[in-house]
Amino acid sequence: ALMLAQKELGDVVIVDIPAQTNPTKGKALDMLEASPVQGFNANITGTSNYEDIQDADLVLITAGLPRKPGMSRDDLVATNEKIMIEVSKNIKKYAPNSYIIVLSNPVDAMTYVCYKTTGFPKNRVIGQSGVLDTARFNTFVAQELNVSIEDISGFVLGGHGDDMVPLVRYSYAGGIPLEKILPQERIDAIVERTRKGGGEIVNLLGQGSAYYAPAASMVQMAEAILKDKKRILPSIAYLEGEYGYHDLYLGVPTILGGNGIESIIEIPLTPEEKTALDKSVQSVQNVMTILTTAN
Ligand SMILES: NC(=O)c1ccc[n+]([C@@H]2O[C@H](COP(=O)([O-])OP(=O)(O)OC[C@H]3O[C@@H](n4cnc5c(N)ncnc54)[C@H](O)[C@@H]3O)[C@@H](O)[C@H]2O)c1
Ligand SMILES: O=C(O)C[C@H](O)C(=O)O
Repeated sequence: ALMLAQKELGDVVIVDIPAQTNPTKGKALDMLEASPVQGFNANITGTSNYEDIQDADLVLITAGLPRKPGMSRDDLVATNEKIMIEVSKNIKKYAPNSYIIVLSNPVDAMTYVCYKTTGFPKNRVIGQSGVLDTARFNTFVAQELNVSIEDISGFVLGGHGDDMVPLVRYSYAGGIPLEKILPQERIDAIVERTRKGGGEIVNLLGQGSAYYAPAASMVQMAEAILKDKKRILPSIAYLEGEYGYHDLYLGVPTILGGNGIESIIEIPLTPEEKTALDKSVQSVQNVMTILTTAN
């Protein structure tokens, strides 16, 4: 919420459950009181009343339990599906023309639940994983090479789980293919660390999961939509045949603009890359079988 306001992307309403009303109002007021110091013009309010999101342009869904050390994101599915259904129904009621970005885990499945519950068109229901996963990959590459993060451009495809597919062949440092400037075993280590990047933070924090990089990722996607930037960013998108998959939400490269997901970019994959993507899809589909929404 603070990052959205700092960028003046709009007025922000933070909604939480009634038990959290006062802390939510308190956090919102605290953030707002940073505005005179930092000089941003945006209102921030906290509420537990969904009427306050009336006709919002964009809704970011972060409601739901985070995992604890030792858990997988998929362990959250039953609890978070119920929360996602409740939240989605309220968005449908109060902000029927909004665009939605889902963060709650397991995010591929939760984006599907939101899509089915709202009945919104697929371009307006989007999930976040790839911006964050790519940011982690880029961070590790920049550290390894001891170069500026600005010159690293990675590429992560697939579900937001330990089987995600960092595509090294499409990753560059200063325009140079990564495979030309890093030994294979260092690349493999970075790929593995990226896949487990969420768990690394969960273990370090001991309680809750990552906040800052996920928030920055949501804000980048929000900005692309609100400013109609037509950015090429990875999004969790509804697939109807793209990459050979049907009726599934999955992380793929997209063009994000004023119309949400304006298109999905299909890139050629080697047989090995396709096998890795199939494995990631299988993990997402395993979680989908638990959903009441999908069955
Ligand atoms: N997709 C990603 O890349 C990514 C990254 C970070 C976190 N996450 C996921 O986002 C979710 C939130 O993480 P967090 O760290 O902010 O957790 P958190 O526990 O700090 O916040 C979750 C909030 O959801 C609220 N909530 C619970 N039930 C609700 C309901 N029925 N309606 C509205 N709000 C409700 C809680 O009161 C709480 O304030 C988790 O599922 C986490 O795994 C995903
Ligand atoms: O790992 C988690 O549980 C939270 C989130 O999905 C992340 O990648 O940081």
